[in-house]
Amino acid sequence: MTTIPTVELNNGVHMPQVGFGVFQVPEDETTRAVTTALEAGYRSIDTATVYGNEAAVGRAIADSGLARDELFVTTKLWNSDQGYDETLRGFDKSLSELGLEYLDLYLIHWPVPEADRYADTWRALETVYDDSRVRAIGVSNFQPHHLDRLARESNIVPAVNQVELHPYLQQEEVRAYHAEHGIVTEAWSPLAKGGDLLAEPSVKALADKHGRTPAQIVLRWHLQLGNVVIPKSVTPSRVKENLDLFGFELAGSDLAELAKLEKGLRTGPDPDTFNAR
Ligand SMILES: NC(=O)C1=CN([C@@H]2O[C@H](COP(=O)(O)OP(=O)(O)OC[C@H]3O[C@@H](n4cnc5c(N)ncnc54)[C@H](OP(=O)(O)O)[C@@H]3O)[C@@H](O)[C@H]2O)C=CC1
Ligand SMILES: O=C(O)C(=O)[C@@H](O)[C@H](O)C(=O)CO
Repeated sequence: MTTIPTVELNNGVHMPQVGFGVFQVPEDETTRAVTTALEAGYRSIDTATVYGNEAAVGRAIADSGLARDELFVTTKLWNSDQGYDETLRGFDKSLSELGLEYLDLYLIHWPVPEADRYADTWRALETVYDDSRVRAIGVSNFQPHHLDRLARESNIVPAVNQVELHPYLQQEEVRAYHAEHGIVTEAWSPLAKGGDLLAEPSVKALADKHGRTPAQIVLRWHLQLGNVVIPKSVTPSRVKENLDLFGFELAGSDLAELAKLEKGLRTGPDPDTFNAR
């Protein structure tokens, strides 16, 4: 079985560098997909309240027979549940859906600037952390200016910021902020949703050079940058492929080729204007 490297978070907790994402996996397919991932060797699962599949993730975990401390489970508070009291309730609901006693990582899903409640929401995450109901707390889709505000108004530095990141959107400024403040960068849509990026001539050329697939080249690029990745797939062969990243290394010149793909392309919403609730 593959040994997955971990990154150390700012509170000493270790998080697997490769996890399995379940966005847009329908509830009735999620248990099977997560079971496939756990059998392939994944130990970290990324879900969210808004995905509507926390209970199905929980069933796969319960059925796996794996010890709880072998797993790393992340979920995220949805935008409509922001606010101190609402967050405490949202956290309880997620734990109950997942059928777990504690979470490994709990994230604020989006800053939602219009609501202006993310600082209060963060204080509720600090409360559940202080109560030892979650091993680490973090955010998602926060820009440096959102993180600056948390730093001014709260006590705990987020352990993780989960942001859209792939060779088309390399997030240099966000990654530099994270490096300076000890925040782990977690890349969502690490394959840019598996579309054009995997057909890029330079990605295909590197795949040929290393005898790997385009997806493995992109995921390996992330790992060498120090990112945590959470690729999603409901295709069992791809689930395995996306974890088979440790028998090769990209050269500096390979990384430089991939860096040329930057084009500021978001496949998802812009955190400064996304206010859905
Ligand atoms: N915090 C946030 O706001 C967000 C978080 N996320 C998280 O990030 C995770 C991953 O992001 P996601 O948007 O799903 O996108 P990904 O970049 O992981 O791409 C998933 C797509 O790529 C395809 N794919 C997967 N592996 C391969 C492969 N080896 N070769 C070719 N195609 C492949 C999948 O197809 P198929 O399944 O058919 O195999 C699917 O269509 C999500 O599941 C979620 O957990 C995502 C969006 C926003
Ligand atoms: O997948 C997620 O985690 C998201 O937050 C996104 O799906 C987001 O809600 C979106 O893309 C809405 O259009």
